[in-house]
Amino acid sequence: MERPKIIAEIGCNHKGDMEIAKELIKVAKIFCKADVAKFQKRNNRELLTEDQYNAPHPNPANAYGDTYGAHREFLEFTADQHKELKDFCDDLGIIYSTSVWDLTSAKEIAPLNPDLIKIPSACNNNYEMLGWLADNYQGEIHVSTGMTTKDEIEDLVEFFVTKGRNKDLVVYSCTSGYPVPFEDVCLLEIQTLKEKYGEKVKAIGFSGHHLGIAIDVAALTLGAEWIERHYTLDRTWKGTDHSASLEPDGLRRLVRDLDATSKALSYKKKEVLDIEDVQREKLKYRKQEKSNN
Ligand SMILES: C=C(OP(=O)(O)O)C(=O)O
Repeated sequence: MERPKIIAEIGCNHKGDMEIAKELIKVAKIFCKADVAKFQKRNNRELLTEDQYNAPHPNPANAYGDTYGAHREFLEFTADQHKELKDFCDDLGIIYSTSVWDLTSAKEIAPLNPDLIKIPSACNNNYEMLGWLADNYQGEIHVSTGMTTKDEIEDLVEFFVTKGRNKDLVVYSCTSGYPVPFEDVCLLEIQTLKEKYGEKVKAIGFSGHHLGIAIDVAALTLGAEWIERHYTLDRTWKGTDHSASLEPDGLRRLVRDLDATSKALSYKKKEVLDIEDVQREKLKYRKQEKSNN
């Protein structure tokens, strides 16, 4: 089977620095062989209430600003910077994408014509933004379903059916937590999404926030065609997402293991494969002929 597409979720792990962002893209493509380098785009004045914007950052050890708003602004790239990152990805031959967290961000990113735009779990109920994207953006829309009820997922898929855009929709199974303990990953939800919506939408994906790379292989066998994992250059860097991210060697091994598993997930094309012929000749039990002499 075809290997799932692997999204290196850079998110805000660039620490607000374009050079680090480009290094992350380069390593994701050249060393890890990921398919997509993904960012996040927010308009913080639109997304946050005045009180949230001005509140002291709840996690001072990881703060890039005194208030939550200042912290978020520090980590934000402008639309022009996203265009520069997309051009950089295009030149390297890796797909650029970003999640959009509000309508303004959607309107800024859609004109860059990325192959896909992601809707984070936190915003999959922003129907004004979803409607605008469905009507104005022609690429694939990938929607994550962490912290979302089954009824809300049903409404979401039906919304895209109504818009005639369900065949451009990829729905991700996700548990929103950083990191997510294994018992809360609930991988079988991939199968549930596949059974319920597999025929209606373009594909089912998995957005993982767990540690390690063991269970992504299981996600593949359950039918995930897109796998997204947080990724950083150094898990000890300042910021909330780094410690729940893969470093380059982890992402490289993830791609390698998903590649190997995808190749292995098939039936035998012949009852005895060519590779087995020599062994069959050499090792297969043969009843000894008894000589009469
Ligand atoms: C937070 C995001 O996604 P998820 O909900 O899949 O974690 C995102 O893509 O920005």
